[in-house]
Amino acid sequence: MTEKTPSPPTPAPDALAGHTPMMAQYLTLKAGYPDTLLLYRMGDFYELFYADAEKAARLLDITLTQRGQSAGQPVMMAGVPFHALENYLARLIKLGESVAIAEQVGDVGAAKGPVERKVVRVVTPGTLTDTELLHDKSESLLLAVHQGRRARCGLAWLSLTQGRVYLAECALDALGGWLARIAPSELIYSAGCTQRFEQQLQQLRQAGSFSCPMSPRPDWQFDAPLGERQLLQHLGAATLAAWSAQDLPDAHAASAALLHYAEHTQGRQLTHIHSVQVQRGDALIALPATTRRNLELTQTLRGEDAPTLLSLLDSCMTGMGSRLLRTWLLEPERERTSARRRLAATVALREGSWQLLRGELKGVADVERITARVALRQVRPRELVALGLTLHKCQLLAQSAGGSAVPEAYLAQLFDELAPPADCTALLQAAIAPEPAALVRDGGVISGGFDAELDELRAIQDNCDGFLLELEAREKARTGIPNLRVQFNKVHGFYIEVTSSHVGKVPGDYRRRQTLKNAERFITPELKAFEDKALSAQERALAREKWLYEQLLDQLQPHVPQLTRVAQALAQLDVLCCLAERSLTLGWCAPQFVEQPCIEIEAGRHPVVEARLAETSSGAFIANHTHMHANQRMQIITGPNMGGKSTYMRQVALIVLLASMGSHVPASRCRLGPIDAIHTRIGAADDLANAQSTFMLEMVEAAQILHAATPHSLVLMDEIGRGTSTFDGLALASSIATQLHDKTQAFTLFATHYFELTELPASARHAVNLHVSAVEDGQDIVFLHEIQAGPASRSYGIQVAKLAGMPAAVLRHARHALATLEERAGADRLQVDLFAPPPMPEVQAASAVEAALADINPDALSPREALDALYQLKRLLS
Ligand SMILES: Nc1ncnc2c1ncn2[C@@H]1O[C@H](COP(=O)(O)OP(=O)(O)OP(=O)(O)O)[C@@H](O)[C@H]1O
Repeated sequence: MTEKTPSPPTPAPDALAGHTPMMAQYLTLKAGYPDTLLLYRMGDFYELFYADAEKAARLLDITLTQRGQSAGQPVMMAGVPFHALENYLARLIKLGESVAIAEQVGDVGAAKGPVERKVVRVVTPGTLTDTELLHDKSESLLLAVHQGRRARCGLAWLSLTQGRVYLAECALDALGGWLARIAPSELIYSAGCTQRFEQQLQQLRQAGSFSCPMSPRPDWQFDAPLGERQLLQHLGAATLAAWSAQDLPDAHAASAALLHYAEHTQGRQLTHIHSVQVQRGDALIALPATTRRNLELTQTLRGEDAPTLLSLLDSCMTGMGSRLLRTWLLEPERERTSARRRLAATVALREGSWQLLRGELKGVADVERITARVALRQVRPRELVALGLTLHKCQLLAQSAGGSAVPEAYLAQLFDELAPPADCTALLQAAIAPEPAALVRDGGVISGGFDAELDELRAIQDNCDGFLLELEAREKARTGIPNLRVQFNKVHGFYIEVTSSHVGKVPGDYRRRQTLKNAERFITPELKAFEDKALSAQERALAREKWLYEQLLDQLQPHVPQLTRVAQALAQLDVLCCLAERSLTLGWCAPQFVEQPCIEIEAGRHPVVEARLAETSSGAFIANHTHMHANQRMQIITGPNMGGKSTYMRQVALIVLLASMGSHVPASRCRLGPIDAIHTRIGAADDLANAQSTFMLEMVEAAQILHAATPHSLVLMDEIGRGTSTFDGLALASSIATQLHDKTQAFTLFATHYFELTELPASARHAVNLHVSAVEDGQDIVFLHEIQAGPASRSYGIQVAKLAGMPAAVLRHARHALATLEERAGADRLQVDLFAPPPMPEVQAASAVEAALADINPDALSPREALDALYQLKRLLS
């Protein structure tokens, strides 16, 4: 960026006094990265010193040593071999650490004192770009949060490998939801924020809204006008209006810090950021963190990656596709335009070329990440080879346009966007050798025939072998030594080896280079001259390759925006093919979107439970219908434990979510009205870390739902009230159900073991009773998993306990106790109307002080009268 930023801190000169020149250099570099582990290159190792060394030794289980002294103090150090750097980096990043890497940049021996070193890159959890360190199927996001005025927050986030900045502003109390959805890998905030704000962030982290490391950044970096200017520069535009990104000062402030930090870690400008997207809370279907967890969208309740909805859904052929699929799943839009578009494209693919296309997509390179690495000039030769091959494939795909005569509109657009930048493919294929070395510094990266000078330098090296053979033959003849050999090694260079028995025949122009046990090694003036030529050719060829590689990166820079578009088109095609494949393989139907409020599902199934049943051959999944509309908004669901209540409720939510993202759904028919949120209160997980009891958590979550839900929301309430005594629980459950029915009017699925709640539909006209069916077989129970009209007749808890292997004596005791309890309950049954409205709160008579206060009209009082009135109020109070 062209903006001026303060230079990094340098240590006070006296802080370096007495240190060795190398430690002084180290400490100067370290001053710029006080909170980051600094890896300092020394020969074949990266070394850490002092506190960094102690920390790294602990985290990485490497040896902590002490070497020499500097400024009168022993120097603690720990190191990792340079070739194993990526491995150690991955471990540190996983532990949430940030690492700065200082390389030798000066010529060894060129100047007095230590070789010049510079921090060339900073690796932090949110700014990863290395393929080895990134997860293939999820993004690594950096998020900046700015504390705005009037309890507002600005958010800006980006994945460095995507080249797009996201902006949002939200109320402080909505921040937790945003953080949970964005799921950053690293969070930065202003060191100048209030203590309370910082505490709130910490609390949100403890509560599980996010789990990444968070660190303060200097307050001056959160500068709204600077952020706006930087965004304009990236977009090459004069106004942010086209992106609806103007008038968001808090988000602009966050973006200034975000970009500053991201550039700081990469040590260069982020030239590949060409797009901005504003996210508005009310544009997306709200999926609070509890919903994502309870529905096991991307993680199971145990924190595993499978089986989840995403793991079932993701049959993408590329990492780009998997990452986009996750976004589509977690960010469904209320407006159904995108969902409709995706559905139409999926339908077209199902009928056409999805199989062919997926075949083509198999093995395509991660164009998105490679492009970002081109822009950041970190790309490796083999990535460029893969990019070239993929672009060639894209070209062919774009020309074929998916093989259909009249492609569907969205697909047609994607095929257009697949066309790679002109000449880019040819350039890559001409420039890079088909099987290059892993790193440019190893040479052998640029293709032969691409550059005449390089070819010439390589020819000198190639002729080497011929020359050496010829020299060997000549020297054998000249000296009469039959086993004389001309050889090369990296340490001693070229030499002529003569065994000890023939040393006496060595001519006078032979100079001894090395003595071995049974042989001597020599050099001659001719061989020395050849060595100089060969070695310098090798060095020059390497330098030429490095230069050519840099030139190639320069040539690729202008193509970055178009390459990003190609990557996005590939990702979208991959997801659409994946959705087509899944819908066919799993027998899903296309949902229909309607404007009137409703959730109508014929033969709906829970996709993950169904897949698990199929996997374990545990019988077929029983499909169930759901009919909810303006006049039937609440289902009270009763039935035995293990009967399938939770499964049914979750399947409705999953079908609604799948439809909203534009996927087919596990049902035979589905009509869906507008939906603005999916709220869930399911299960009971103690949050001991936050000292919240099961019941407290249950009530907190229920309260949040009552505040947030609207008539367009879907609410799942599973066994609310069971965390406390029966009467308290029943009373709360009935009042929560009444509120949801009468006031909130959300589409509500309410599963309960309180039979008393089945009386609600008698007075609540938008509620119905449903139950999961089961049949008794003697003392056993058989679950039918069918949802049927009406309330359940009983709960079968003891039969389920028997299935669970409860000892027979306990079951006998329980049956006896149950019979007694039921007898007594029948005798004492109180006629309580749980759903009668409560009496109005009593209105208390006003106190004398309040009455006197009410009589005072401050505008009509003189100062003297006001003082008298105050005295009188005091008297009344006493
Ligand atoms: N429709 C269905 N078809 C086939 N199997 C089902 C169906 N629904 C549920 N199951 C099976 O029954 C098990 C229990 O279901 P679920 O947890 O939904 O019961 P529940 O009524 O909510 O029980 P509890 O009241 O104890 O929470 C599931 O794990 C699944 O294996």
